[in-house]
Amino acid sequence: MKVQEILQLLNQQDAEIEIDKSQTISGVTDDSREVEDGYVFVAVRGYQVDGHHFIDEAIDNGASVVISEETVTHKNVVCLRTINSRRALGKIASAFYGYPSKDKIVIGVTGTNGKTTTSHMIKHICEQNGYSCSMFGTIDYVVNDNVVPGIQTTPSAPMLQQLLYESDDDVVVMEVSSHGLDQYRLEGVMFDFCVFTNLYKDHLDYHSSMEDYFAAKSKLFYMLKPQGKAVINVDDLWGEKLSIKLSKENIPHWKVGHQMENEMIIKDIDTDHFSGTVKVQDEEVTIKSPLQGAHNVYNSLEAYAVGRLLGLFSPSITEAFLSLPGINGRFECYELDNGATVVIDYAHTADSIEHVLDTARQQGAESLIHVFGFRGNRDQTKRGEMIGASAIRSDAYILTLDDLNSESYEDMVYTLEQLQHEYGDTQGRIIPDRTLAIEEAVMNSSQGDWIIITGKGHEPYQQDYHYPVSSDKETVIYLQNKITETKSDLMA
Ligand SMILES: CC(=O)N[C@H]1[C@@H](OP(=O)(O)OP(=O)(O)OC[C@H]2O[C@@H](n3ccc(=O)[nH]c3=O)[C@H](O)[C@@H]2O)O[C@H](CO)[C@@H](O)[C@@H]1O[C@H](C)C(=O)N[C@@H](C)C(=O)N[C@H](CCC(=O)O)C(=O)O
Ligand SMILES: Nc1ncnc2c1ncn2[C@@H]1O[C@H](COP(=O)(O)OP(=O)(O)OP(=O)(O)O)[C@@H](O)[C@H]1O
Repeated sequence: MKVQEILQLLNQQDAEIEIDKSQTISGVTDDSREVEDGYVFVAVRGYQVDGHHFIDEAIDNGASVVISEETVTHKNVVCLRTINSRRALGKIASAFYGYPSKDKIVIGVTGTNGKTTTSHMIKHICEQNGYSCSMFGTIDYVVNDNVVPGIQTTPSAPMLQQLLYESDDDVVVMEVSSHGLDQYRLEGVMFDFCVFTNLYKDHLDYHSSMEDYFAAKSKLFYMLKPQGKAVINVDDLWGEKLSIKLSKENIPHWKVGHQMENEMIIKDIDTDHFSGTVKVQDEEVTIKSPLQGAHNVYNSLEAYAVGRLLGLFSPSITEAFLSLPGINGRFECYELDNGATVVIDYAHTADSIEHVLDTARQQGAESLIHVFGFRGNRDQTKRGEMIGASAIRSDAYILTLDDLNSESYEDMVYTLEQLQHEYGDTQGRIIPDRTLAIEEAVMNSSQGDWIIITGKGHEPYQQDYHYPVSSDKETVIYLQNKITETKSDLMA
């Protein structure tokens, strides 16, 4: 990529610069610490710090072009001003890597809940039907069968474009977060198919209202390729709104839901067998969800719809579901020796807690014990409703710690006490240490009980707890072994 192209991208062809416009750019970043010789550095005004403060450092590290929202002049460096640095970063990154999304089948999945699950299902359907598939999401990024570590659901624009460029796979499926859309991390990505799962109260620490959150999510559906198509769950109120909006603008989409005018009409959801019967193009098909829960039936139906839009044969999609391995931290079940069942799940909104507890009840739970907490420094508006959802559906719940992030232990314990006082009831109590809270639930369980541990799912713990373990899964295994050892000591 040449400097000349950057001028064109930013509509600054006429900019008077003394530097050779034909010089080659060697990389693009918004982080001064990553800059090397010949890089473009884009100064972004952040939520923590202002990237404009690092322009000198970027130049010292070798930047030959600086893009900023302020006027900057520097000898020997091309300095260009833009009104939106984050957007410029996305544009330049996609051009730098040669617009890699245009030559692949790219599928984006957005919504509050179900992105990871639906993406895994789509990947599996593709692979079972002979397509190789990359996937970028909350659990990890998989490219050419290699796992690439990542910290965000939707990576930064330069990383996303680099991953797309490096992918030799036929299909790329990616989870698309509202933060990613709002921050232009997806600028320049062109999608073949986009999926909308649902919208619930979440991330209102970042978005000013549900309307604002919805507007950010909606942006994805304007990034379809000319022949592209969306799949929308119109049984969700916000999904219905989105469909109306897209219809007005002639953006093609398949509506999935119970209404007769939908392209995929849901005839029946069988909550006992976790299957959905739908009518598509005059054909009736029953799709069995590989994961428990009515919510996972919805995820399966949307993944099925994508399979159909990809042109796959219906039986080969339904068959693919049968071999889907579980998804880390999504309704992951363990049987304890005492006959109780433990479920580890990533639910962290009120609605997903409802889904998970309802599913356990439908599966025959005689007594439900729910263990959960709240992320420090994240959306506080959903916490009361999460306790309410648990109090209504569980027989007992234990409030405990989730990641503190930068909140202090004392502040979070105080918050738990206040929330329990305001929204809780007598079946709830507080055990701050997460491993001791799980132990309490396990030790008091017996045959027919279900212990539901939510919030962390696949993620490792951020802080140390009483027992030397680093995830909910490890805690459950540790406690099970401890019980077994105690029993054998008693028998010896
Ligand atoms: C709240 C939020 O979204 N923050 C994002 C934002 O960070 P920020 O604005 O706070 O960045 P900052 O630290 O102030 O730095 C500003 C600029 O200065 C630059 N800088 C900084 C220091 C330095 O020495 N040199 C330098 O150049 C930084 O590279 C940056 O460009 O811009 C950064 C660069 O693009 C993102 O990495 C960062 O995502 C953080 C890490 C994050 O995790 N955000 C979460 C909320 C998020 O995005 N989550 C969604 C999933 C949500 C869900 O559905 O659950 C996701 O897609 O992961
Ligand atoms: N379609 C759905 N509707 C409601 N809840 C769901 C749905 N699918 C999954 N869930 C719940 O949400 C949790 C997270 O699911 P998943 O990881 O698939 O969603 P996500 O959108 O990727 O979440 P995140 O953005 O937090 O990574 C699950 O563990 C489950 O409790």
